[in-house]
Amino acid sequence: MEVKSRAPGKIILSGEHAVVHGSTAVASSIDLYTYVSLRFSTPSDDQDSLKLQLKETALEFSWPITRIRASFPQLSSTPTSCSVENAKAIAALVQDLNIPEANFGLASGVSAFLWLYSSIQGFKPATVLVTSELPLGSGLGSSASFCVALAAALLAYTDSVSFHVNHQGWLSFGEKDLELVNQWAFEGEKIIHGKPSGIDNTVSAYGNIISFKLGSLTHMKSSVPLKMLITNTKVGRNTKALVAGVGERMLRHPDIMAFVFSAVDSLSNELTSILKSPTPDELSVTEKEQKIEELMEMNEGLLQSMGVSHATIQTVLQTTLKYKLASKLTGAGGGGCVLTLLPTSLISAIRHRC
Ligand SMILES: Nc1ncnc2c1ncn2[C@@H]1O[C@H](COP(=O)(O)OP(=O)(O)O)[C@@H](O)[C@H]1O
Ligand SMILES: C[C@@](O)(CCOP(=O)(O)O)CC(=O)O
Ligand SMILES: [Mg+2]
Repeated sequence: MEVKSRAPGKIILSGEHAVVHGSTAVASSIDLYTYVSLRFSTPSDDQDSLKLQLKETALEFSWPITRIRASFPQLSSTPTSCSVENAKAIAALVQDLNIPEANFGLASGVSAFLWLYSSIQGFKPATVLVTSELPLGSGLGSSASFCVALAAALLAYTDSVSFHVNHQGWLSFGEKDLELVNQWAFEGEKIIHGKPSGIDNTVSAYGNIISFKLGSLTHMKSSVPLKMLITNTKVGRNTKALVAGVGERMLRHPDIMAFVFSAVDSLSNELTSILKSPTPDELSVTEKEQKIEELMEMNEGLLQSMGVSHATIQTVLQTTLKYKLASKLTGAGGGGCVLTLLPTSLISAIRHRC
């Protein structure tokens, strides 16, 4: 028997990094997914190992089940953070893989996999295939969608969860089970990010647009048809290091950074109310878009003061500004992706010309 799951990536419209320090942030899922296929071995497979296949990099990792069992003498089946001892055991299991240097960033994803698999499924031989439409390490939440899709596939084989068929024909988790998926995914994100806020796994698990603060989410339905251009600077970076860098700046300048985070909180709250308020006519869509553009510019300035911009991000900002378009980095920054709001008037003008 095989189970297949998928979970979307995301864009952060406002509040990245500050959300780690308790500010509100607003995020939306996007139509790019990570897919996980899980197949337990049958006696005829004669396989006594756990295999992880990563399609994009054509890498395959394998561990004898006896080795995994010996590495984790005691595991809890409820969402639990990886202890220092278990982290050491995982590091040893990952070290032996000799991951090629060019793909070394995958080590944290493989570690999260080992933690989620062993905790949720224990010591059963299986093959897990992961495919992703998301660029890894680019600010579009590949780490969270990987953890959510993985947790969903692993939990689907347990007795405690129930499903319904959603409008796209996928089996969908009920609210309580989705919460369990989200909690496990958060534990995976902790291994990859160090100190995640939980916004990425939450928006990936629940979809649509959410506003998020201190671990709790508010679902939103935007009254503005937001169209965002996503530009990938293709400069690789690592969320864990960037989050740690902001934390260090916070320690060096606590008073200043508290003001910065508080400004981001107000900004995200303003964005939330703009997105939520009813839009009666075309003019108010334009007015709302102008306000959102201004908030994006202000958020970008605040992100620069957190030290997470990059020369390539600045180039995208200057390029889009030439066309009077507002942009901001999305996700952890330091490279990665930049969002540019494409106003309705521009989309209509392009459609008219075509
Ligand atoms: N499909 C995947 N397979 C294995 N690891 C993955 C996958 N997607 C994400 N990861 C892990 O997440 C890391 C990227 O996460 P991160 O630095 O948070 O950037 P982002 O979440 O913006 O893509 C990768 O280096 C890898 O360790
Ligand atoms: C920087 C941060 O706010 C978002 C990171 O997103 P990403 O991993 O760059 O897609 C960190 C977090 O909220 O956990
Ligand atoms: Mg991430």
